[in-house]
Amino acid sequence: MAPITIRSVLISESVDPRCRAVLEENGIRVTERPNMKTEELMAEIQNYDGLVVRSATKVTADIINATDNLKIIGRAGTGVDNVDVDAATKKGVIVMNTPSGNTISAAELTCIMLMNLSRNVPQATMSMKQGNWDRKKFMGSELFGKVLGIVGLGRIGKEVASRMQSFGMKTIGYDPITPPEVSASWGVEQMSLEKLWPQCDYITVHTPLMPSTVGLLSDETFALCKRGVKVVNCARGGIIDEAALLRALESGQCGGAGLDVFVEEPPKDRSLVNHPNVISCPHLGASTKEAQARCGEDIALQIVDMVKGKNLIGAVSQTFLVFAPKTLPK
Ligand SMILES: NC(=O)C1=CN([C@@H]2O[C@H](COP(=O)(O)OP(=O)(O)OC[C@H]3O[C@@H](n4cnc5c(N)ncnc54)[C@H](O)[C@@H]3O)[C@@H](O)[C@H]2O)C=CC1
Ligand SMILES: O=C(O)C(=O)COP(=O)(O)O
Repeated sequence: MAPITIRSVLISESVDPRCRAVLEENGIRVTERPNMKTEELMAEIQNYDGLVVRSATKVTADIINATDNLKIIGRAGTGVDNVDVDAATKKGVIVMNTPSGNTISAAELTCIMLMNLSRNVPQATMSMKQGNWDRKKFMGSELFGKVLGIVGLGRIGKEVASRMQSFGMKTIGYDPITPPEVSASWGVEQMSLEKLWPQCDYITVHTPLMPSTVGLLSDETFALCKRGVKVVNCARGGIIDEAALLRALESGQCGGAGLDVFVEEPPKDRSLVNHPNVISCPHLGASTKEAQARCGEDIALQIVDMVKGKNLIGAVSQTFLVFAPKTLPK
């Protein structure tokens, strides 16, 4: 791959200090300016060859087209749905992410959500803090012997499966790309979604956000589920339709939800967050010291490799360039 010149990088969110350190060690000037408004970013971006973001910066076509200087957008994390990859590709701007740096953290948070949904620990904690001792209200159910449906059997889905199998859960799943014999080797039986929905006691989604995954769980699909099914979304807001989820929670068709992500972050409408059977986090899946250290360092090293003209696809394991979200390699 031909080397490209990157003299300056703007970091527009809170990224691990290793990112800045690695870039500066390699002679790249770094500016950190978190919490910029869109108009500020559009003006500021003119002065840089590279931009490093997490999930909060919306790198729209307007921002990409506001400058001819930008050569690279580095996503210190997995999902690139906050970057207009098509606009970047048209403009010849490289988009890269760090797809494995936060896998374990996101998988662990998913498992924590599943466990808390089974035993109501967050609700019981709140009740205790209010001075109560309510043992009856928080009767739970064992995970042992229950069926977990995993929609999206990529990096995170696989790690969730092995962890929940150790609790004695039966893991079934669906993925249009991961071959059934591959997921079977990790103990996940694949089947069509129509077959999967009615079998699950718990469902967790681990797909990217794309047109084909918006509303994977909807009024129609909730109706096919077991009454009282519990659902987790630590992937992206909108994969579980939020209005349909609220209706399912209110009718009892859904018995509980663990939500780390929302269509709008932070969500202005708090109906879901305030529902007694919902436990939630402010997009914390990747918010561990370990994940942030890996993602921050990885994205900086990838940018440096680019400057040195290394062919990233072959030279650095776990690294790839994103040119079109629908063709992400594993
Ligand atoms: N809450 C958080 O902080 C975090 C959230 N994420 C989200 O989790 C998503 C998944 O991450 P990874 O597992 O690392 O990605 P991955 O690319 O390894 O796996 C995604 C899987 O989804 C599958 N898929 C695509 N369309 C599907 C569909 N219609 N139905 C079922 N499966 C489908 C793909 O074939 C792939 O196997 C990311 O795209 C990101 O949005 C990732 C990290 C942290
Ligand atoms: O990596 C991802 O896809 C995430 O959702 C994590 O987002 P963050 O980097 O914590 O803003």
